[in-house]
Amino acid sequence: MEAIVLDGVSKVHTPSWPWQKPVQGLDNVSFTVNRGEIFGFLGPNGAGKTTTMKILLGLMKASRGSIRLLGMPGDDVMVHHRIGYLPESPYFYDYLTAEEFLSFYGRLGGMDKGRLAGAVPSLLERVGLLDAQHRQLRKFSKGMLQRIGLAQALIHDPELVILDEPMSGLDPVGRKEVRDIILSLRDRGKTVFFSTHIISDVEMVCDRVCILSKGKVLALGKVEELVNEQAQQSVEIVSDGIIGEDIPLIRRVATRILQRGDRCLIMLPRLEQLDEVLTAIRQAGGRLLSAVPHKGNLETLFIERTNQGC
Ligand SMILES: Nc1ncnc2c1ncn2[C@@H]1O[C@H](COP(=O)(O)OP(=O)(O)OP(=O)(O)O)[C@@H](O)[C@H]1O
Repeated sequence: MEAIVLDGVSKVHTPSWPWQKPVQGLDNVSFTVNRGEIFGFLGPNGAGKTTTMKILLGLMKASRGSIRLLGMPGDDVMVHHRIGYLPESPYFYDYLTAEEFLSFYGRLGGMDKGRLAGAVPSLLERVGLLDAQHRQLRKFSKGMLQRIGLAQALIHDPELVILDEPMSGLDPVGRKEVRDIILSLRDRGKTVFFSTHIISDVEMVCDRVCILSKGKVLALGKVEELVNEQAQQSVEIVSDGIIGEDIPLIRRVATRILQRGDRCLIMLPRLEQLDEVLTAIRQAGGRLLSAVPHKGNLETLFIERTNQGC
């Protein structure tokens, strides 16, 4: 069953002043997130990630389209008790201790004292903050704040966790800790939907990914499938005896030409272009040294798709 269904969601931000133009924040966005999966929501700055999350959480209204969360209509208030949310820039009550902060959010989520007494220390331990439970948040480092923010989203044991840029501003150790927490949530059967522009984090933890740019879905699917699809397309050729830039066909189709003496490396975005390029190389008196299908990665796909979406 699906944890999130977005169907044809569009958002036009209406301007505050009559002389300002409306901004199309989202344009016909549709995707589903299955229960129990980690779903990465990837996009450059201004792609519409936060807008989507706000619409999911009922903090902003869509101009068009519909959403369902955990099998219920998105505007059903009851479903929000089953969701945890970490905003991009969470507000922290500086003078509360970690324990007080979590208890406060737990009470907001409808938890009683008995449940809180068990949940707060065990969650602090899970996010590695048990030693700091009596410390005020104003004395926390950026990484510790991110972890307490994550704990706040998890205190009421939600089925679906929505995290806006959970790794932002963290060092590699902090990012790994957050990734481990996300993985442990999946082990406990939870669904995690998180936005990021850190591609390696998506590659490491996500089951599926949606790439968004300028409010539109550019790619959607399993990370390996998207990468393999791309890997079948591109090919790296090394040839000698030619100046790549002098051959019009190569100039036209190659995404990269590197020349060292008379040796030339040519990157083709599509395998189907290989035959005609090899013919052109031979006709110019060149010799093929190697032709290797390029192993794709999410970063290349991301850059390619977001450039095409411009
Ligand atoms: N309230 C608003 N009024 C007008 N425009 C808005 C509003 N909120 C967002 N936008 C615009 O909508 C687009 C998407 O913004 P959004 O914050 O959702 O992007 P994002 O993918 O979360 O970006 P980032 O990674 O920088 O946080 C941007 O062009 C932004 O300027």
